[in-house]
Amino acid sequence: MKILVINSGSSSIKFQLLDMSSEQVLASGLVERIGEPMGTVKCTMRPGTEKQSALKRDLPVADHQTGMLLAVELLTDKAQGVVGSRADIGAIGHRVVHGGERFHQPTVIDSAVLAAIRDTVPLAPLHNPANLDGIEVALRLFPGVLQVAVFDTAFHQSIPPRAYLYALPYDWYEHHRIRRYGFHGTSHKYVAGECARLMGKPLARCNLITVHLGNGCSMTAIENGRSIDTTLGMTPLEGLVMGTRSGDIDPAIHVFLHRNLGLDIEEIDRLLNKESGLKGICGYNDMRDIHSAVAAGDRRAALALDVQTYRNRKYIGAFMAVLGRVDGLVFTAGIGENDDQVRSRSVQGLECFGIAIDPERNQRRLNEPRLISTDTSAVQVWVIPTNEELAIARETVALVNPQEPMKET
Ligand SMILES: Nc1ncnc2c1ncn2[C@@H]1O[C@H](COP(=O)(O)OP(=O)(O)O)[C@@H](O)[C@H]1O
Ligand SMILES: CC(=O)OP(=O)(O)O
Ligand SMILES: [Mg+2]
Repeated sequence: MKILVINSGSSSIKFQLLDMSSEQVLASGLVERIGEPMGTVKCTMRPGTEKQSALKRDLPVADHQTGMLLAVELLTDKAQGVVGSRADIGAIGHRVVHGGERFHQPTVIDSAVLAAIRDTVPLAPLHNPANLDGIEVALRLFPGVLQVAVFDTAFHQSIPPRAYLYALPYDWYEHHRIRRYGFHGTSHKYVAGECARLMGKPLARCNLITVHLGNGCSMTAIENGRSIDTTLGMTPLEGLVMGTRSGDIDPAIHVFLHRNLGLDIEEIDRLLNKESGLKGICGYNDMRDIHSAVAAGDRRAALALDVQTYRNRKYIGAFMAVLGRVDGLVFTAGIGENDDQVRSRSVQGLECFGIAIDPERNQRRLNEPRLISTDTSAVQVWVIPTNEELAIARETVALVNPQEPMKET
């Protein structure tokens, strides 16, 4: 069965088409700059094979519906396309960032589910409206095709109250559901499963710390295979230092900015989400640019790197205290998979806690899971490429064919 996976953002749609009989990626693409005067649609067909080819169109993409239609046009392209028509797509899996407290599992989308996702918009105003746009367009374009929502928050629904409750008036939780939800759950769950498999131990008996460092960054404490704490909070703003998001700050800074600088709440929200994090400190949000700047003597870039890796180390220590025994520490996502310096600095000085990485193993550049700790490190340290699309496709297939047990990773 062919599964289309859609990750719809505010100005972009990432998509992948997978053949789930072999778990092969048939096509992987991106629609960018939706709603701007000029946009792009690009798609790589049969990536990683001898038959790999690419299609790209630069043209205005007015809205998500246009974007999705253009994506389908490339997928069904007469010369290079990977499917004959829309009818060849068996089911669609959607990434949905916020599932609130209601969704503990991937869920088949119907009108009630759509309404419940709409109810969570106040909790994720930057992400969920775009996810909903993607779902609504796909429902219109693919009538009768089963569509599944896979939630970033679902894996974290096992977090106990002591870790999800903020020390705020309790009725804010009761009446407004203000609490930690956590995100990137599909990624944390996927790499945890891979790590357990590689360590040769059932996931249900593994204690892990998974560190997802991409544009958004988060860390999860996993006890016996279940998430028991994570750094992102009610929204994807808390915790680690991200590309443009602040992570932890003193909440009184909001009040200071309002009273002393006259900023209104919309502006503060924008600044903390889009102009803070690595970008706020040094002007660059891409870690590759930061390394180039450091090499050229840019002290702010060096400081940004220092602040981010210090925060990582602080949370690794905190989650070791939370878990007691840790079997594996996993780095994943764009920075976690590629950046040996960030990895080594994030565990620097933690040898006394049983974490020791081997510099030569750490520096190897391979796009595959690999152990980077020394043979005597009490905690195994792994680099494991995440694959949220494959995880979403697997969850979707499991709901389409509930009788077939899902392939465990
Ligand atoms: N070779 C690399 N070295 C260091 N950082 C990298 C490298 N490649 C990608 N990155 C970082 O990964 C980030 C994107 O991570 P990714 O997981 O793809 O993000 P997202 O899925 O959230 O868009 C980039 O902003 C960049 O900082
Ligand atoms: C929820 C979140 O932070 O997602 P992303 O990293 O894709 O922005
Ligand atoms: Mg990502």
